[in-house]
Amino acid sequence: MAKQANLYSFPSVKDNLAPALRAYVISCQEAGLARHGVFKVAVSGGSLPKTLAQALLAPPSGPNDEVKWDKWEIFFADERAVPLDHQDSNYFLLKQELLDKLPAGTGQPTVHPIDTEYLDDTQELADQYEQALVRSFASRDSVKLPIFDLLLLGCGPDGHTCSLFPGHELLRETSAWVAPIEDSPKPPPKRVTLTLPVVTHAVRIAFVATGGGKKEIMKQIFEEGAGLPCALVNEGAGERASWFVDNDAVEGVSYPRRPFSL
Ligand SMILES: O=C1O[C@H](COP(=O)(O)O)[C@@H](O)[C@H](O)[C@H]1O
Repeated sequence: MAKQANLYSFPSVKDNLAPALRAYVISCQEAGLARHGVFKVAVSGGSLPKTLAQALLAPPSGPNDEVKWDKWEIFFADERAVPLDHQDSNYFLLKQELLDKLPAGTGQPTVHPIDTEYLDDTQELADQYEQALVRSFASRDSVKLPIFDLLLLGCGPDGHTCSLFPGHELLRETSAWVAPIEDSPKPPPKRVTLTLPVVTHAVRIAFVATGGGKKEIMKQIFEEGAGLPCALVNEGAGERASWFVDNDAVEGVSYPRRPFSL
């Protein structure tokens, strides 16, 4: 039987989840660097950047605990069609929570925001972002899908991830790497998102979900599946998907937790 997604649950975000997430990200970083000399990662917005900052801005505990920022290439798993300094922008959020707080003297990551010249045309916005992936991952002709070293994803209270929403036709997209959405049920309505095949083909996928507000949807994802976007990622990625959650988010959820180890 195919191995299933890993569920790691921790009593405290700051004291347990964040250090484990850091260790996981660094191990993915080292694997990416060994593979191709860079670390290609895509990140979500929402509550994720804050937890990510807790994990990655902590001082290193030793020589094997270094975040090699200058080797990171950061893409966005989804983005809202708004200017980069807008409160709704996932780029703005990541910048505020993490990028602006990198310690002085640290090498800077290469960050790939959307091209805001195309905000009025979400199809073009998505196509342009796909072209950024093509440039980074080599041509679309030679690469069937971009394979990220790591995706760092959130899970909305309705089971959405990236801007892939429950029941939406975008879940059936098989060709595009990046797709537009103009009717997101969560505002703002206009966005672009990585598609499901790109998400499920990443080398590693880490979901972060915290707080009691997520427990009902976590039950549905892990006990029923029910075609929810997060469950589809679990099904497609199997053991390559790992969930970093606090105990509140999975209270009462029947699914085997694993002790965290690399
Ligand atoms: O709209 C979005 O929501 C999801 C989930 O957000 P959260 O606050 O519940 O963690 C997020 O992952 C996505 O990037 C964002 O655009």
